[in-house]
Amino acid sequence: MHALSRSPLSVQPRPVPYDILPRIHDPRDLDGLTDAQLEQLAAEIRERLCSIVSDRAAHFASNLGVVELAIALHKVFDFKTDRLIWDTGHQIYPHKLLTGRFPQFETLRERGGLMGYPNPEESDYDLFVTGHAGSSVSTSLGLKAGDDLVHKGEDRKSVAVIGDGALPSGVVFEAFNNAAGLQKDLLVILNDNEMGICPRVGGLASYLDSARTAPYYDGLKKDVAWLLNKIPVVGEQSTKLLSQGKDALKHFLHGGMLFEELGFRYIGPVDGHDLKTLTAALERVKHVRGPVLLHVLTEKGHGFAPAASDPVTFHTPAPFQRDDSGQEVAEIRTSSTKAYTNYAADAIHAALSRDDRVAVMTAAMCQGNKLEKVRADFPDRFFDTGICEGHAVAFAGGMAKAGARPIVDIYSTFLQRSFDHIFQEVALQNLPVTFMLDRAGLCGPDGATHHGVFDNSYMRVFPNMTVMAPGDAGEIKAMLDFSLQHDGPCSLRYPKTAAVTVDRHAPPIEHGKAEVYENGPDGLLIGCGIMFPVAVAAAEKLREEGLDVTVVNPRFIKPIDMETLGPLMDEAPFVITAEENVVTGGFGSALLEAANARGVRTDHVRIVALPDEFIEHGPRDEILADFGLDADGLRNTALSLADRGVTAA
Ligand SMILES: Cc1ncc(C[n+]2csc(CCOP(=O)(O)OP(=O)(O)O)c2C)c(N)n1
Ligand SMILES: CC(=O)[C@@H](O)[C@H](O)COP(=O)(O)O
Ligand SMILES: [Mg+2]
Repeated sequence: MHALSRSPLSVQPRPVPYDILPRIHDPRDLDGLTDAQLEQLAAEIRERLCSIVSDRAAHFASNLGVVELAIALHKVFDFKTDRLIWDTGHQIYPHKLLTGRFPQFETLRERGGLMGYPNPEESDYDLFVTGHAGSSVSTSLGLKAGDDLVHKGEDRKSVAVIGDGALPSGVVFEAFNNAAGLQKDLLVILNDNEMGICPRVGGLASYLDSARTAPYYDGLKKDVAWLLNKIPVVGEQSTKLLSQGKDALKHFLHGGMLFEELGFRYIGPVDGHDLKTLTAALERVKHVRGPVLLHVLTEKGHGFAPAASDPVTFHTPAPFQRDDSGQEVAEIRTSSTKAYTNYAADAIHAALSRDDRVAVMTAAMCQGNKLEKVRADFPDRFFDTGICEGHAVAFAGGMAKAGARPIVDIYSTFLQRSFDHIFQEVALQNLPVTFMLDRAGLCGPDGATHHGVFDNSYMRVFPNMTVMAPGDAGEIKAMLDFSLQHDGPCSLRYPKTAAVTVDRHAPPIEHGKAEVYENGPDGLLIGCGIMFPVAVAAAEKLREEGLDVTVVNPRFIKPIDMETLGPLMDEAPFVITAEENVVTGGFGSALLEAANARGVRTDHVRIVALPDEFIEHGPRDEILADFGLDADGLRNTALSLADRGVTAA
């Protein structure tokens, strides 16, 4: 039920008044349209994007920017057999609208509805479920190599569309290197909108800044005469350049030299909002042999002025209303509730204020990590690596070796990219790097690619690592401060939701020490991390049923406090562990391993966790409740283990 599933959609679409868009059931329906109709179609797609985000949070500015590109691609190629990968996949909405999903679009990012990312279960035009950046060039190259093996003689095209934010990911250059070596026919379209979620950073950003303004260059035209005609200088300078050779001349003439030197033919830059130009450029590269990079300039938020002028806010805006002109934002409904991420950012700010050895790194998620104030106040100790999580971790290892105290602030799901660097550059060296895993747990409408539900399992496998889960908002700062004075790597995790504080006198954080919140003889509830307040609420419900249970906030997933937990487990009639992580290898597993090693009884332990499945998108609270990870669910599990039968909550 919770695996990614092809319809039936459980949410009914609402009809909306459009003219051309409803008639596009398949990209081939574009074939009969005039230029004017295609322009009209682009406007209708933009209207549809504007209306969908007025009632739900969804990726917006990136999608507004690729409307013409999506139309041109589907016009020129036939992706029934040709291959198309949108890097990351957050800009997939126009593609969805052009590939038969207009009728279901109202269900986007709702539970049971369309995913906000590519999903092969929805359409044969989506090849991979993605949401993580940077892998498009590799998979497109793999598709081409696979097609050459399996579909011999068919000459299927393979196209990757990659943003300038995703471009610096190391894996992209691994793929470039491989593609040039293989000399496969591969079209990489660089969608350059001068932005990631935040403004792009680093050396490649500066390179692209100059490439944008360079004159148009066509790497398919190799004759020097053509190049000479493009020379914007005369006389001595051009003679000098010519005497230095063809490469010096080309470098002067165009911005794509880097890609040409990597073995790609470079064409561009071209205007990504001019449908005719784009279509002509794609027609031109369609039959070219070998790897080609087409540099397309777009504007993030194009066509909706507020989004174009503030693409950071409008990357995934909260629902908002347009005014009568259809352009201005009348209201953005933002939440005033403090999220766990705010507590984390405040704790990081305080740590940097206190100790000038402390530094923080984010991998292109300054806004999501709410680190803007840290960036402004500590520019020398704030590092945005771009979408380069592996590098960020190895970089932190280097800083720690030099005596600094780096904090790696990365979403749980994206830190998966760094697994080997956590192992080699941090854990193996026993270096004091602190990992703050934001968005740990279910991520709601982003779905399977973004749920951070594996880190309790993957962080605890390495020796030397201390793995923590704050039981409430207050423990984020306490654990960060503990970690910064601990001699070795530490991690702590917190979810994407409003913060909860459990009112109590919490004991200080001590390495490997759990907190016993309350004692009762009738059972033991161990609520790991965010499940601690849920266990407290469940215990309250159980009291109404006449059961007094012990509630523990374990704080540490590694090392596990068996000194405290062992005797409690031996005495309790039943034990429930609860965690917002997959059941495989998480806190519950760790407890069973530790209990087994110590000869502590385990036959009465029930692990309540997320299943060993990929979980679809949907409201976090609903999905947690489905898996018994809410107060009623824990109460019911306890009642059934206590042999009391479950009554309606
Ligand atoms: C591995 C990974 N890290 C971080 C992210 C979060 N993220 C999603 S989109 C994005 C910016 C992408 O910029 P770009 O590729 O230029 O696309 P644009 O939105 O500008 O079209 C980031 C950082 C991600 N999806 N995957
Ligand atoms: C595409 C992508 O990965 C991000 O845009 C992601 O959706 C951000 O999630 P948050 O809204 O939780 O920061
Ligand atoms: Mg971009």
